[in-house]
Amino acid sequence: MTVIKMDQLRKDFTVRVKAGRFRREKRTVAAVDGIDLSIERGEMVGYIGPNGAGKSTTLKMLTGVLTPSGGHVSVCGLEPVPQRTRLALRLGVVFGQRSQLWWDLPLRESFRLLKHIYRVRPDEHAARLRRCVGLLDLEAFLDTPVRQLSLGQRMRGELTAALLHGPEVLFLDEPTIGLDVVSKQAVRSFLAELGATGDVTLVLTTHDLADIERLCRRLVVIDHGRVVHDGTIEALHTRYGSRRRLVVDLDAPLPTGFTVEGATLVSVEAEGHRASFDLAGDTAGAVVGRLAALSSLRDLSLVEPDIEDVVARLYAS
Ligand SMILES: Nc1ncnc2c1ncn2[C@@H]1O[C@H](COP(=O)(O)OP(=O)(O)OP(=O)(O)O)[C@@H](O)[C@H]1O
Repeated sequence: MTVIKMDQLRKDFTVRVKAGRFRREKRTVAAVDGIDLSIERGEMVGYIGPNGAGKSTTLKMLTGVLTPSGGHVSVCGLEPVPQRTRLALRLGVVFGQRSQLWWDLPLRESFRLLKHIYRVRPDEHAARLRRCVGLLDLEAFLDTPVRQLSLGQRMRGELTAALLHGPEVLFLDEPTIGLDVVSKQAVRSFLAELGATGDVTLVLTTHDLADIERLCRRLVVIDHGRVVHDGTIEALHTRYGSRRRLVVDLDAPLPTGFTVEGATLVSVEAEGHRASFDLAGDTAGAVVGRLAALSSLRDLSLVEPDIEDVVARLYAS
């Protein structure tokens, strides 16, 4: 079932730019420039792009904060701007830079207020809260005023707040920004668990590509307001010919002229005792087999292609 649908969605902003010493000119910026996208129920989609690509503008149109300049958008079968109130009951939103919690109230009180605002059944609210408190380890600071929470603690509170009314779609904008490694892991595991249920559709915007790698099978990359990639991370690697790298440590220097079909020797270090190969397809076994036959292999490591590299190449192209 399609949960999010965008047809030729666009958003233009009119900005005033300097044109000479005293003159200012109006110019139109196409922040979102004709996006077509369908997202199915239960999908976990990474929505990424360089600064200014149009990610936040898209999320704002999906959540009914901004009116599109053209095209069409529907979320849960509703039009976000005119049906914003109805849609709010079915959406959860976490914007890393903004809070939906009450600053002066203990976390527990914020959650209680949200129960009333969204008119959640007490038993459902209690069950969801129990689950979030357990998975996100919130118990120790439920009675702490939000203003006294660390960023990581607050973010875990934000996630809980976004989920207490049982939304069908969760929009996350930079949910791990500024978090330490432990908090990042906690948030990622929590989201992975949530995604695994298949009930919640998740759209995640982030500059931390490890979030995407951990959570999203589908990656949508936008640039200048347009979709430049829609597919898996593996498809992106294939598109850019990313290779796995095999690094071997040898007892004796690598023999001159050592070749294996499909493996490209990229460096030799430590006086020939360490060699690195870029691999096409499943050639690691062949390289390792040849080196083992020479009784030379001491250690090895296989490095998967780096998502940062491939995305940087996409942004630069
Ligand atoms: N209210 C606005 N008025 C004028 N221009 C705007 C406005 N909001 C966004 N823009 C412009 O629209 C383009 C897209 O901005 P947007 O915030 O959607 O990008 P983004 O992909 O979220 O970037 P970032 O990763 O830096 O948060 C940018 O060129 C930005 O300057």
